[in-house]
Amino acid sequence: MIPEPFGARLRHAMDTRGPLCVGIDPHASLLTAWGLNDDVAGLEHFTRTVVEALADRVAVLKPQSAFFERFGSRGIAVLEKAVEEARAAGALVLMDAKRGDIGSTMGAYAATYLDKDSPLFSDAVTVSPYLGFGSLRPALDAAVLSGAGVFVLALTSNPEGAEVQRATATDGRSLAQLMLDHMAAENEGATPLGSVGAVVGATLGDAGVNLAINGPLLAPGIGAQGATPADLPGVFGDAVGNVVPSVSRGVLSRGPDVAGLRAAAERLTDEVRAAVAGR
Ligand SMILES: O=C(O)c1cc(=O)[nH]c(=O)n1[C@@H]1O[C@H](COP(=O)(O)O)[C@@H](O)[C@H]1O
Repeated sequence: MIPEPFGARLRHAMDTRGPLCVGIDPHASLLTAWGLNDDVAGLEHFTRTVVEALADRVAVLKPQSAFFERFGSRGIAVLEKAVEEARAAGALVLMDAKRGDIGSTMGAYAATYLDKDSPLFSDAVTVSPYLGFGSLRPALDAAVLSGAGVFVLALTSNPEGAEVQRATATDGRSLAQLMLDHMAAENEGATPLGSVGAVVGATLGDAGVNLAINGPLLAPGIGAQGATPADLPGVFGDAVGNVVPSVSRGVLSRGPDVAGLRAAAERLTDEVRAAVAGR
């Protein structure tokens, strides 16, 4: 039995819960700001609070693996629990791991995040295509089998990304456009939305690429990196309806109280809806 594709599940979640993705990024500075110690106990308390506050109401929660890996196996144990609890509460979990390796190794990463029986099985995972889009094939295949999604880096929100992503391939396309065109091919014919998404920073101004990939567009950079929901139409144009705006510090800094986290997510969702409707 082929499970419901991620793209369809995401489209439904965006339509019913709003398009917002909230990142779970337990920075040491955020643990301290919440009055927690920078240790596994603090990590666990922080993570459980965010899941409790938001997993039943935002479309996507995006744990940043690095902040859990920082504590070794005990940090990963916290991450495993968070994924399980967030999914049980109805949120889609996008594991932000930005994995990329040669195909045979990529197969192990695919098993880690995209095989149903893995302890870190997630609804989707971020990957880097900069070892060649074809190196992602094991992850793309695993995602189809398990009804999961893959978000591929295209134009990242950091200023340093341009020197690589805006470089031109032999046929004159930017590397970012080359990757976006590969993603569009993967999503060909999918309805209502493909399961291969792109990551395009909301900080970029006019992205200057064709974003019609028939897939979701994860848009980090709102809040701490200086972008706002009002920037979305200018960056994404006609594709703005497929945008999953992603905010981590901008919401997490409103903790540790659950009401503060919920109010921040609600406000951002309202601002995004207004920006998208107003274009
Ligand atoms: O893949 C990502 O989520 C990502 C892509 C990108 O281009 N820029 C970017 O900031 N991110 C992630 O988004 C999170 C930062 O979100 P803020 O705290 O809202 O700035 C971190 O986990 C980053 O790794």
